Amino acid sequence: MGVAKGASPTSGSHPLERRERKSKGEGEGKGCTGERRRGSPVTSGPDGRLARAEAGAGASGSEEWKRGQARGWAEDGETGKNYTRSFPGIRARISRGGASGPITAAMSTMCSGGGRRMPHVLTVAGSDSGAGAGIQADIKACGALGAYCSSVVTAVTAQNTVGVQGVHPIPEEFVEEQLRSVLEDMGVDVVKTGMLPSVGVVKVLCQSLKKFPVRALVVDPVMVSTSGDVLAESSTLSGYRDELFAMADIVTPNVKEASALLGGVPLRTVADMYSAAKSIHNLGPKNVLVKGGDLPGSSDAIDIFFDGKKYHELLGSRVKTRNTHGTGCTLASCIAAELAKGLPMLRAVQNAKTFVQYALDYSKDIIIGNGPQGPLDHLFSLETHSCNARARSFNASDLFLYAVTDSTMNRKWNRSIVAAVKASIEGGATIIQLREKEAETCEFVEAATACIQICRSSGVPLLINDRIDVALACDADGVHVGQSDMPARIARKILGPGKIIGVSCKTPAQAEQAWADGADYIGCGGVFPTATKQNNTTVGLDGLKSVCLASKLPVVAIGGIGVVNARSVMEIGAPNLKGVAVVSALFDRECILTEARKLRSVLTDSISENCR
Ligand SMILES: Nc1ncnc2c1ncn2[C@@H]1O[C@H](COP(=O)(O)OP(=O)(O)O)[C@@H](O)[C@H]1O
Ligand SMILES: Cc1ncc(COP(=O)(O)O)c(N)n1
Repeated sequence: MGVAKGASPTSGSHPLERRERKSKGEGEGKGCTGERRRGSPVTSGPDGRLARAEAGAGASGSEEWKRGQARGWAEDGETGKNYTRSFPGIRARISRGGASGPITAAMSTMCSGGGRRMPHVLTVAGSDSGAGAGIQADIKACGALGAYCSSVVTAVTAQNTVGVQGVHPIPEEFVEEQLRSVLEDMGVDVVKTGMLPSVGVVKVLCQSLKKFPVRALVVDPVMVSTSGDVLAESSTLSGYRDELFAMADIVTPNVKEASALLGGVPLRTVADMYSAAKSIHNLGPKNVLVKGGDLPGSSDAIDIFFDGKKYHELLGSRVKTRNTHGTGCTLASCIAAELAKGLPMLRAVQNAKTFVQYALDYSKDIIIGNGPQGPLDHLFSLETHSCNARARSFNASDLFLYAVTDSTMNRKWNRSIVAAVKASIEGGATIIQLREKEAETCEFVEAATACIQICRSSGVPLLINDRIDVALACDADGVHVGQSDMPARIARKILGPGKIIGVSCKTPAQAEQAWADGADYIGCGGVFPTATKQNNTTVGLDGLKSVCLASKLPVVAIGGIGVVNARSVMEIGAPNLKGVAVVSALFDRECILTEARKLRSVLTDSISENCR
């Protein structure tokens, strides 16, 4: 294999070469069949408590791995939801910036009554002395998203913004020892891999994961740094293909890595990325994300996600910056952190992409080092909070199926707000707004507090219509205001940077104002006539389109939208139209859950067709 470009004299007897000499017979007499040194392999169950795996033999290790997989990450996210339910308050705690030390698996058993577990990612990767990529990026990214991150170091690199000057792999036996130390004790939820310098390390990792199963495995198949320096022996590819991919919940190659994994097929276009995602999926992972940060000549940053059945094109606007070192490591770590928090896969990937986009944008002007590739500031959100600037926690894809409650309809169908919210989430609503125009304040706060519990455990944001006091009282995720309600700029002052604010807009001028006032999204409508809001002029599909084209913010369409016309709305051809908001189509129906499912499937079909 090649060595890192410009390797320094210290790497003269190149450690990667030394590894090659040692690697004969690697994988023999170790791993699954090896003696356990301390205690039994320990895994944590979906309820966060410990389960003991059988020590030793490869066969039982594999069985345990399969069982771990079975109780782990279902693609539909159901298991993830259950898991989140076991740790109520995680979202709330994170948003308050609470910190705690690591709670070990053993401790979490001991204090299952009163203690709390943190979502835990273990990164198995190389150290980057410049701290832009590798272990250092992983720890920062997980920390920024509220996950605890432990680390198994596979190699130490001498690296800066110019490139990689030296690589010093850690002996396989010691990688194994680190893995054992963390996995048998610390209750890891998700393992994320980065630089695995040799096929021997890949094997050691596979064996360790069979002994100590985790809920999910995120594999970033790092081969070459952005600076063009080699970070893994080429034989590592066979380790990925032969064993690790089959265990992976997601694999995240960039275009060069995807090409290498597929024997050198060139990837020049988005269409090439689609077919690469499919071919890599055939190598065994449950999901594939082909990252297009380095796609030549692309004006957008497009990634292709494939779950074996459906493709999703994840679109980001390309940030013009030299500070792109470590984006891939960051993305994979964010996916791992979101999975550890209990999110289903697609949502974890979307959130991770949003995080990288914001981090790139925030860091675009920072100056660290003199070379061509600078690092990101992963902890940008801490700074924005401390400067009282705008925190960027809003995810526009949450607008996809926006359920707005209505007390009159709930009374008509004899159900509580809580029951209505629960059913809409179960049916697939991605954000909830409580619009209770006539409720008594005390009753409203009580209902909103109960709804918050449900929303938090499902990872669905909850906004309050108009009543900023109620939003504050129940620590809702934000508010939605109309043109005659509290102006968005004042709502922003009261609520601070961390809350979501949406504004109803009918015209491009109102959309411009909402953006200037610090809103996160706009709701545009009524698109069609509706009985829900009296004296409400409709804007029609043309009006919606002109507001979308003028808006710098993401848009959700509202007003008379339901199963029969949702597709026509989504097909107006505005990239910032992120979804539809519905009232009567859900809440003035006998079965909210069934209607939500129908709507969700219409919306999903309309966007996946638009993607192709
Ligand atoms: N300049 C950029 N602007 C916006 N997003 C980017 C940019 N460069 C990379 N990304 C995004 O960062 C993530 C990491 O991608 P990439 O840079 O291709 O990975 P790697 O670091 O492994 O080469 C992807 O989601 C990609 O779309
Ligand atoms: C230790 C280590 N791990 C991963 C990367 C890849 O990051 P990038 O592609 O941004 O150079 C790196 N340069 N160093």
